[in-house]
Amino acid sequence: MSNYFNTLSLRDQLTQLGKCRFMDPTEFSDGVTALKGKKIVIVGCGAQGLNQGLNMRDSGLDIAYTLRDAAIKEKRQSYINASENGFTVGTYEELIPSADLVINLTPDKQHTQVVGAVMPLMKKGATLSYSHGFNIVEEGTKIREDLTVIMVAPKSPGSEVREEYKRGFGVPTLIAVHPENDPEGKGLEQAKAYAAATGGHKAGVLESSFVAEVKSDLMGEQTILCGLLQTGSILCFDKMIEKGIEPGYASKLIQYGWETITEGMKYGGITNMMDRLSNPAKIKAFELSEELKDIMRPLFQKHMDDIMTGYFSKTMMEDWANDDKNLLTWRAATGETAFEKTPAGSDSISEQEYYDNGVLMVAMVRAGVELAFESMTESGIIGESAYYESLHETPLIANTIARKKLFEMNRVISDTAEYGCYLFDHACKPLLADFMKKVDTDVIGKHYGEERDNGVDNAKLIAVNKKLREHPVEVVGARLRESMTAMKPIV
Ligand SMILES: NC(=O)C1=CN([C@@H]2O[C@H](COP(=O)(O)OP(=O)(O)OC[C@H]3O[C@@H](n4cnc5c(N)ncnc54)[C@H](OP(=O)(O)O)[C@@H]3O)[C@@H](O)[C@H]2O)C=CC1
Ligand SMILES: CC(=O)[C@](C)(O)C(=O)O
Ligand SMILES: [Mg+2]
Ligand SMILES: [Mg+2]
Repeated sequence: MSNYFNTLSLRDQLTQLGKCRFMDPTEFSDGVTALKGKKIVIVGCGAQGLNQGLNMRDSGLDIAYTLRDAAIKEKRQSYINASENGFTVGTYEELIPSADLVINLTPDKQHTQVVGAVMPLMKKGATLSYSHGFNIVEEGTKIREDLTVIMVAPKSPGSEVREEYKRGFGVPTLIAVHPENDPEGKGLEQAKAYAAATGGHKAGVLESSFVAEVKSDLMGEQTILCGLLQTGSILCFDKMIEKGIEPGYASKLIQYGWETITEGMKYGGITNMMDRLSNPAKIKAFELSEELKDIMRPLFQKHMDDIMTGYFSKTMMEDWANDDKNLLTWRAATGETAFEKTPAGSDSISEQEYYDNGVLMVAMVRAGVELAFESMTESGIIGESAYYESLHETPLIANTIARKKLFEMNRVISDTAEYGCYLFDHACKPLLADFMKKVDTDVIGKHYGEERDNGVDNAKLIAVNKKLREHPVEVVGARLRESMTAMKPIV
């Protein structure tokens, strides 16, 4: 097998990268009908598997789980996840042959082996589904011609797929039908019904492609969503400790700060997040983020380039072949950081204080979201897709850090995302070393500008506001958020 994307002509690469149609909510008026009464079997019951299955069953679909023999025999966590939630659990041989839809929610590293095991058992004309395009695009796996291949990819960690559904909302979702596998022309209707069953249609669905999803998803997760939140957590915490801020306070400000400040962004874009600062703090955050953008832009572009050429996938698959040596080493090292090892203190921190005392964190979020959006759209990914993958998903990832710091984030996201997060973190920390030397507690840990009045230069404030509001991520975001009528507050 070889990288499918690299076998395409530039014309076809651009066509598939550019496939991105925002679907009108009325297109989901049939709800789950296309899958009602169908036998749906999910392979794997982990972060996505369990949470998608719970939503789909609550939406009225017939869901069962098939796990590898060892998981059943040893009653592993995945077996417990499925059985304790009342689902039927069976072996491949027991459940796959009668399945109309087989949903592969195993780790990307396992896809070739899993698909090789389940595909021979699938009945003629069944459908195989993924939630990430890696196996089809980066590995070039070929699927039996009579099978339909679809993708329903939540732009969210598995835990928040369920949490947003329980709030009566959902998470933005990309759906796709693999052009090489749609023999009966039923793929799109099934993908729509599947997306509706997870609640995705309430947040927004893009009719996309396997190529567009995988290239944007890898970029978002490696940079703004996981990489920069990890780097920012560690650098901001270490700076506060260096400057004498009480460790418990510093830990709490970061652990819950990302969730708080990005919740403001989820509702009203970067503009609203920045507007929550005082005028002097907003100008300071703007200046810091402009500097951060200049420093980090080459790194964001390198990640995008390495994803587009397949170089990232090649290096990650070398680690797969080496028993995940790097992934496991980097995971252990993250657990040893001072931020991870310092419990959040008991200080009460008001919602506004997270903004006032976290100006640097606000600056990092603005810089990261804009850079990720710019790097993606400059490389052929369409703005709506880049928005979901950068701005909207950042608060969903931040929710995981609020639960149990970087440990929880790296546990819930995919191993693929975790690997890319560490790559970015290892490169970004030294890149920001000189920048961080100039940072003091006025922008992280203490209330910015408390000691002076709120006066600012009007011309400068007008210019800052204009720059923030006119960024393309704000323009496309305002349009997409109009359809998020069921969005509920988390903080
Ligand atoms: N995590 C996330 O938030 C997101 C993930 N995705 C995609 O969803 C897919 C699933 O990812 P995720 O939910 O993180 O995966 P997890 O690692 O959380 O869960 C994987 C599941 O697969 C099982 N599994 C592992 N190895 C094998 C194997 N060789 N054969 C059969 N089953 C196996 C595991 O059970 P056991 O080991 O007990 O057998 C576990 O139940 C991936 O394609 C990922 O890219 C997409 C969006 C977000
Ligand atoms: C949660 C999600 O969307 C990620 C980061 O892409 C993943 O876990 O792969
Ligand atoms: Mg993702
Ligand atoms: Mg991913």
